[in-house]
Amino acid sequence: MGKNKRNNKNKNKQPPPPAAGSAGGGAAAATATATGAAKNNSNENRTIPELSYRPRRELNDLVSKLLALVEVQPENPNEEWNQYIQMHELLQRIIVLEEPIKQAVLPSEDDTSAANRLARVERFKEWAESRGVVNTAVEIATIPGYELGLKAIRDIKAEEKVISVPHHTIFSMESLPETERNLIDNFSALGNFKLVFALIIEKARGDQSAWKPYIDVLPAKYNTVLYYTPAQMQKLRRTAVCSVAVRQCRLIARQYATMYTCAHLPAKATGTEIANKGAYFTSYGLCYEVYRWAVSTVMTRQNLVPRKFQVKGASGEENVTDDEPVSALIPFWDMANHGSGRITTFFDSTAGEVSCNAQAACSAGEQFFIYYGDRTNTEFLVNNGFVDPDNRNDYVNIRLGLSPTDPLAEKRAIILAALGIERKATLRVLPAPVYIHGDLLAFVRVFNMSSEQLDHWSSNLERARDLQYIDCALETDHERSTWQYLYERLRLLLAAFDAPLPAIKDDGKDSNQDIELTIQQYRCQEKSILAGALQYVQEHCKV
Ligand SMILES: C[S@@+](CC[C@H](N)C(=O)[O-])C[C@H]1O[C@@H](n2cnc3c(N)ncnc32)[C@H](O)[C@@H]1O
Repeated sequence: MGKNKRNNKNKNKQPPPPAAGSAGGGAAAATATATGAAKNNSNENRTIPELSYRPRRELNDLVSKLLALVEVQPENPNEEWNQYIQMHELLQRIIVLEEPIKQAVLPSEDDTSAANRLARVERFKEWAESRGVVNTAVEIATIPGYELGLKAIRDIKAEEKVISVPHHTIFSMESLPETERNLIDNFSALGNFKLVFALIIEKARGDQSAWKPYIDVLPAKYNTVLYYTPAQMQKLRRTAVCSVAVRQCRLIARQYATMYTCAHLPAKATGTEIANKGAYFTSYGLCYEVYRWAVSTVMTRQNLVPRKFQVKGASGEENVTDDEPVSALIPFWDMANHGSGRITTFFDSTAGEVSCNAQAACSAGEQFFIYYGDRTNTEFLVNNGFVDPDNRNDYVNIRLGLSPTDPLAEKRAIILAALGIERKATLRVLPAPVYIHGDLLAFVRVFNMSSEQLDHWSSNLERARDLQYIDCALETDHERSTWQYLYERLRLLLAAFDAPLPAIKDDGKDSNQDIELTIQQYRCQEKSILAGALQYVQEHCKV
């Protein structure tokens, strides 16, 4: 979940959201049979069904099309959108064909609805306590709008230690037996994806998994963008989050298609990891549904902890810690929802546990929140599946670029480079009181310079920093064209919000309702930031 951002060796820190890392293939060929018979995987306890010839052939065809599609880098938002729609259609057909495999690994949605998850909490609590989780102040409960969460069972004081989870009860790839760990370690994937693979292996182990009581209380479905329908995504079109969300969907589809290719179409795979990825895919019942579930579990719940922690002997010898952080799931603690505040969870290397203190006093019966870290609402929506309406760290990214046909582009690029700004840059529109980030102001000022003005500013690049400040002395015409440009740009961005969304019925908290609400909240926050900035810019246009 990336709830912690501090870069302190004894503190958890926020990991980057899952990113590319396992695309590519391998030299050796994985074998895939298509006999229609069920095959016992290496977990012995679970049987991953093998698809018969026809559905397998159809799947091979669909996944080949999917891979060819998502390997194309779209050149503009329209292309990106069309690719997303085609990708979604292919994935829907793939999901249907893979249903028997999915059923063997992932229970149906109903099975892990909030009520059913809650029914498993007693077993989970016993399991957690037996593994050293300490909690005397909160209980897991269903909370409208949050699914499950933590509620105070007594008054809690600010700063009081509320939950501790020992290192051995934290799930990471280090929790797997050596052979499986090695299988994953050989992937050129980022740490959070290694955790995804570890979770799939453990999930496929079913009843034999030592982590089953924990895995059983995880949601079966998430509100991450991987679960959005095109109609839902459509409501985000032309907002700043749309492209980020669509890129995330494309990345995950590409990783899935790459692994599928290694397993079932090895002749088409390239790279150095074909055998491992292929074996992994066929042995642990990987299919798109299972992959997006595991990715979403990790995206919404992960944190970083030291890779190893061990107390040597009982006679008080030194603790052994390995500070190299590893992506991990922290049972029980990860039932806490996000509320504004500050990070109060850290890894206590003396006790060898994740320790969570109350960020504020909390009365009995109230929800106990933790702070997930400084993120924008775009990041919350894409990585965590919700939006924080009270987010103090929110801003809206806008993309600006120098035109390759601009004869002065090179001169402009030199000044921008002196400011550390790329030719194609993602720049911030901020809420009050700043509104326009210094880099955005500087970019637009450079963008609006004449040839003479560019020569003037290039002659003393050390002074270029002044362009980031609102009171930088510039010629009146130049200043006017800068603010006018910003005004037009913001007006255009706000036009995306003109068409009102149909009101949503608040008749319960099913997953779609949550997604619809998140979309509305996101739009509302982005619009409010842009509208505030527009008003501010308008004032400057008058000057
Ligand atoms: C670490 S889990 C917390 C427990 C989770 N509610 C559950 O039922 O398992 C993070 C997820 O909880 C939900 N969540 C957390 N904080 C939230 C908030 N402030 N508003 C809405 N949903 C939130 C989101 O679905 C998020 O992906």
